[in-house]
Amino acid sequence: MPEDSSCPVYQLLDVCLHLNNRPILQGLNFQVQQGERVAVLGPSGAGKSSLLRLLNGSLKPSAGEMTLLGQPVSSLAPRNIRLLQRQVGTIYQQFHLVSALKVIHNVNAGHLARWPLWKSLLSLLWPQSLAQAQSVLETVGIPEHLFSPTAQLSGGQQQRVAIARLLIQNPSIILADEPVSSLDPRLSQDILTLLTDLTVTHSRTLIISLHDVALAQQFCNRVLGLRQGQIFFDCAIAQLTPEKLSALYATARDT
Ligand SMILES: Nc1ncnc2c1ncn2[C@@H]1O[C@H](COP(=O)(O)OP(=O)(O)OP(=O)(O)O)[C@@H](O)[C@H]1O
Repeated sequence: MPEDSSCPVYQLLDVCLHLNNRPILQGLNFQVQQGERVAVLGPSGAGKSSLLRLLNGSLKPSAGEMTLLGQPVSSLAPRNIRLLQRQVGTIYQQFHLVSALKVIHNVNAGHLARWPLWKSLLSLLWPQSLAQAQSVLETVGIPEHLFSPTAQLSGGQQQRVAIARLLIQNPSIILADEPVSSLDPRLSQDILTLLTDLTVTHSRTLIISLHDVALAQQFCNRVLGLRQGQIFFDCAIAQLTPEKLSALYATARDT
């Protein structure tokens, strides 16, 4: 599928999302350009995870128009959506790894969208692409764990495995849904440093939901404030003021 490097990575025009007949996201209008690092902030239930699921194609807009790499998501055939989705890699707070498998298999899961079924099955018995898996584990700092049982790794190490899987997929867009919420402050710094390095060195785009405003200020250059399913503000990180933050997190009682 041709990609136009001059077009925005995402363009949302009046996008709404309904789930089970409930409005979850409403009237979203924004663009994201290649190479931006966008933090999504907002109170619990504001719709941050739903927005990321919309952006990775797991959910479709109920109304409005969303383009991904210049392609209109709503009107694409399922096969073309799957091709486009390969450009989007997502990591999660809970890592989404198969803990019963060894690290190599979780890393190789990054190949699944491209490998034929026979190769995926064969790899469970005789792991394929060992050198590539070893190389990405070196990049994320845990080369010694290629054959470790995933369940025996710490939370920080499991998030590194999830990032290694992402590197195998080699997406141009990285979405991260509260990727450090279950990690201690030092590990959070390490993981976000790794993620932003991988974003910057390969001109990838990063969109990351966070609860920690200081981390957003340290690692991102733009911030979307989401409140009750709507964009409350959209600004450069340097323009994020205490007043904007207080209003974003104000409870109904405060307003
Ligand atoms: N499948 C669903 N059906 C109906 N409502 C849903 C569904 N999934 C999420 N919601 C609702 O959508 C709203 C937004 O949820 P979402 O998880 O996107 O918020 P969030 O900002 O990521 O919250 P948190 O910070 O607590 O993770 C919530 O009110 C939630 O209950």
